[in-house]
Parts: sequence; C-alpha cells; structure tokens
Amino acid sequence: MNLKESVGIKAASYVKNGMTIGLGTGSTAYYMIKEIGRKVKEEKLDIIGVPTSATSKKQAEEIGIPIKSIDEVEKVDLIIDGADEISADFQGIKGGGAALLFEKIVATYTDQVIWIVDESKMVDKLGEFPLPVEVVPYGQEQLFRLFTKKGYHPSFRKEENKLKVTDSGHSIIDLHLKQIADPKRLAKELDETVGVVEHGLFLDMVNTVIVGKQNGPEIISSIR
Ligand SMILES: O=C(CO)[C@H](O)[C@H](O)COP(=O)(O)O
Repeated sequence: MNLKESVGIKAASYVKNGMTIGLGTGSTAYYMIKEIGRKVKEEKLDIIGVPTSATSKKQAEEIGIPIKSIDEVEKVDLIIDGADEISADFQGIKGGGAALLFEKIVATYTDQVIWIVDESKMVDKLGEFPLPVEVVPYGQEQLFRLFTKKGYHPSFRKEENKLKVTDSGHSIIDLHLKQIADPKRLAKELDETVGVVEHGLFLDMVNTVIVGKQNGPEIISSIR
C-alpha cells in the first residue's frame, strides 16, 4: 500500500454515520473517497458527500456515495482533503489540482478539517510549491504583468498546451516564490487584488493532519 492510500484509508475511519462529509480533490483524496465508497457499500455507512470538484463528484457518483452540493446542506461536519505543502505551523498551500476555490468554500462551512498528505509535503516554511492563484480571464494578462513586476515569477497553468480552465471557468496563475516569508501578509494582498478570485494559501484552517510515513500514518490532532 502506498503512503497516499494509507492516509486516505485512515482518514475515512473518522467518517461516522449521519455525517455530511466534504470530499477533497487530488490523488490522495482519491483513496479516501474510494474507502468511503467501500464503507457505504459494504458497511452500509450512511453519509452525504459534498464534492469539491467535478472529478471528485464523478468518482463519488460512480461508487455510490450520496452527494449534495454545498448549497443543499446546512453545514458540513468534516472535510478530508489533500494539500501540496504544510508548514511547521500548520499553514497550507493547496490548489495543485486546480480545485482551490471549491475546496476553500467547502472548508469555510465545515466544522472539522483534516488534511491527508505523504511526508514529502511537510515543510518548514511554505513557498517551494508554486502558489496557485485563481483569476478571472478578463484582465489576466494585466495581472500576470503585475505579478511579474512584484517579482512573484508567475506562470499560467497549462494542460495539453492550452490554458487550464477551472471548474468555475477561471484561469490559474502559479507564483514561483521559493519561500513565503509572511503568508498572512501575502494572503491579504492577494485577497485585495482585483481579478483574483481565490488563492491557495489555506491559513488557520486545518484541525488534524494525517501524515503518511513508511511505518504507518502519523496523526497530528487538536491543531486549532
Ligand atoms: O489542493 C488540491 C487540489 O486543488 C489537492 O488536494 C492537492 O493538490 C494535493 O493533491 P495530491 O494529493 O494529488 O498531491
């Protein structure tokens, strides 16, 4: 079993009958959704899933997890999601799979947030992983120039040589920052930049991190 699979399966053990569960996106979340699907089928686990992307929605539907959209539920009890980097003080970069907007919206209306990662994602400071910024297509070249002037080394996310289009029809500009000295200051700056829809800094959000290690998953809980 690989590390992503082991944390995906471990995280699914937090899912209890009657819960509404945010279903994250990515290659690690894939294993969590798969395991929840198995439990729904074999153990008659009774839950509602709230997918954070078209990909997770499709997977959940195919394996028989009952789903609702974020607007159809009162709130979400627990979201289990992957992450691209987690710093020593448990701040995160997400959006490597381009689902950051829906992931952040669902996490915002969720009681408990679990991130599942393999140990390579645990870092001292954020920034080695390019920071995804979701932008409105109108004016995106201007934003690109602005980020270049600021020394943020932007690149447009591409897929098969075309600009990547997110589930909500936006583009992604990745900022190659190497190290983010002050994530809160940068988050505020991006929040205030016209044309930016959302960014991949997920700050003060996670409650539990499950880290995949060779000798088994390590659970870091009660983070906040
Ligand atoms: O934020 C995400 C998608 O937008 C993913 O959770 C993140 O990119 C981690 O993905 P993976 O588990 O495939 O490494």
